[in-house]
Amino acid sequence: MLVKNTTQIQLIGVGQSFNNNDTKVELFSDLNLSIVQGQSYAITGPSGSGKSSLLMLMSGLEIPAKGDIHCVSNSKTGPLSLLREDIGFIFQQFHLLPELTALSNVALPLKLRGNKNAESQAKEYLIKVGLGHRLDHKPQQLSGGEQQRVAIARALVFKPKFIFADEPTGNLDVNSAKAVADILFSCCQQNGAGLVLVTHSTELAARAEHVFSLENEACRVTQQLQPGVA
Ligand SMILES: Nc1ncnc2c1ncn2[C@@H]1O[C@H](COP(=O)(O)OP(=O)(O)OP(=O)(O)O)[C@@H](O)[C@H]1O
Repeated sequence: MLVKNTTQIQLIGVGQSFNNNDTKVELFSDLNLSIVQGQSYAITGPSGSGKSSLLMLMSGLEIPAKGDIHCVSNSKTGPLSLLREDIGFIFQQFHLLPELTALSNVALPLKLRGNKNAESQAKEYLIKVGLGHRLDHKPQQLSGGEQQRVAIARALVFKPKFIFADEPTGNLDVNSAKAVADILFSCCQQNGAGLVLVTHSTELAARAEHVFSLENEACRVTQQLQPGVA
């Protein structure tokens, strides 16, 4: 169900290709997709099929070779750049700042937005991801799963409308991957954020409400019958 005033990202006739050493690599040529705030999406497909490239396009980090990507909010259509402040990212390698504590890493996006309560809100999010006892630890003092939970808190703390995650559990053992996925899906659900994740894991993809499967230079869109959101 589409909730009133939700924002959408729409891709219309989108194609992406690269010229690498005189060889044209065509990833996809005519994608028509919508990403709706509050819903969850997995991008799957074989290695090299263009999953990360599609994520980059949807989040506005790259521009398509062909087609149009825009956002629709309050029935008004505008450029994707309008969402720049409303997008959070999570990467396989965490990308935390090594010199900063967990608390300072999570507070940073709030401070950059001029928020006077940055540290107390960051603390609240670290407690939410189960790291209230690790506020003063630096990334290298935390396990991979703990670092990814810090990255989730950092991505969600400023309440973005969309979260884009590239292989968010790809570096983690089975138990940590499940714990991180539980937290990621439940935090996005609580915040009403749209979640788009790239994954090779069929278990993780099965938890999303919709799957974009990049196979044979096409994109098959599947709506899962029973959303497995934790
Ligand atoms: N910035 C770029 N410049 C040139 N070529 C690129 C660029 N980004 C991606 N490619 C090409 O697109 C192909 C697909 O890359 P992409 O990372 O999107 O695939 P993927 O499905 O995410 O792969 P994997 O599962 O192995 O991470 C690559 O093989 C590469 O040839």
